[in-house]
Amino acid sequence: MEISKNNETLVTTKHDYDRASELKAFDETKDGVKGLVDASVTNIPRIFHHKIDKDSSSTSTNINKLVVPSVDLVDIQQDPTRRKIVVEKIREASEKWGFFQIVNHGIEVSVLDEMKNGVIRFFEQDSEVKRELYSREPLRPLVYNSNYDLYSSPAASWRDTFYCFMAPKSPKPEDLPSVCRDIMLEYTKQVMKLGNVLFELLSEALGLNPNYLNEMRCNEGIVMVCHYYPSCPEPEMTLGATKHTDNDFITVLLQDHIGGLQVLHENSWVDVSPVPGALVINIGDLLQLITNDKFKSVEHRVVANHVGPRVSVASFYSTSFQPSTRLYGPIKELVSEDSPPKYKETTVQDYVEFSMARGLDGTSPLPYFKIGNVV
Ligand SMILES: O=C(O)CCC(=O)C(=O)O
Ligand SMILES: [Fe+2]
Repeated sequence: MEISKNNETLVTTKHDYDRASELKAFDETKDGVKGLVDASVTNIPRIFHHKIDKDSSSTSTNINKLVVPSVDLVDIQQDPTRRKIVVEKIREASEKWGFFQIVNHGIEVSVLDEMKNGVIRFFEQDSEVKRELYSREPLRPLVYNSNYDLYSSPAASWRDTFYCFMAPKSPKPEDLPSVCRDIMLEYTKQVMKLGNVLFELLSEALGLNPNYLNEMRCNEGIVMVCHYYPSCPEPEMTLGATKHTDNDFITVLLQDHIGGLQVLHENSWVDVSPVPGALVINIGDLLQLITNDKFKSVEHRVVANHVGPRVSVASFYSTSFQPSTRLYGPIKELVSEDSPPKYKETTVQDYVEFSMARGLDGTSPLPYFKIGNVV
């Protein structure tokens, strides 16, 4: 039996098998989901069985063929008229979708390709080498495992992950995986440059001085989270990632051509379809908090696939692992008598630790930070 916290109510999930032992046995292989696929399983173990919400599990519910907004960043530094158009598009997307894709963002396709290849090299290297790195200690410079919330989530997801803290403190090169070290450093450099531009545009979209969010140091920290979603023999029984919101300021996501990422929009799941050369940007909980709900951190998930592996690289703008006493609350320019602050101030670390302790149970921790709520 397992107890998971879902909003204010405790939901009890009963299993007619010894789930704890099966989770432990899977974890102890240190081979992740990829290990199961390498062993040619044809039925997925029951620890991966999800109760999938049938009403919203399929994109076929998206009958209007809604498309996640796409923003072309070409010429925004030279052409003020174009910049204005782009800022307006970003404002609308951040308010209504919490997601948008960007093209002409300045990172070359060869760098994006090499980053994805680097992730594939990591996961497809010798399992002995990977086993050495497998751990559940969240503050190691490199953490590799399957399902960070394996023991607390209602069902395991069909993916393996590694992550590294790339900024503000540069990692020691020897702490990064040798098979993708160089590209991780190069890609981070470029994502950080892009991050400065994005936070300028987001500041402008909020009607603030372009430097506002960068001066608040939203751009300072990056956790690079690299996911590997192996091909799944029974994709309809599980998910690649359960419904969640991101606990950061923004996420810059590089996905490959396979697809599977979906965003919840007006009660239906909408595919974030892969666009060659594009990056997906999504608003995280902390940006929703400091914008006093003007920008939305929206739930998303990844469906499992049978044509993978699929890889993605999520660069989380967060300083969660560099303890700082800096407090983040609703931006004073965005609150007024008519629109009073909705959230308490929090450090990034407190927010993220609270969120991680809850796991990906599908509900956002943001309501717990509302004024009047006791955390
Ligand atoms: O792999 C993806 O497309 C999404 C990953 C994601 O949502 C996350 O890392 O928070
Ligand atoms: Fe996410």
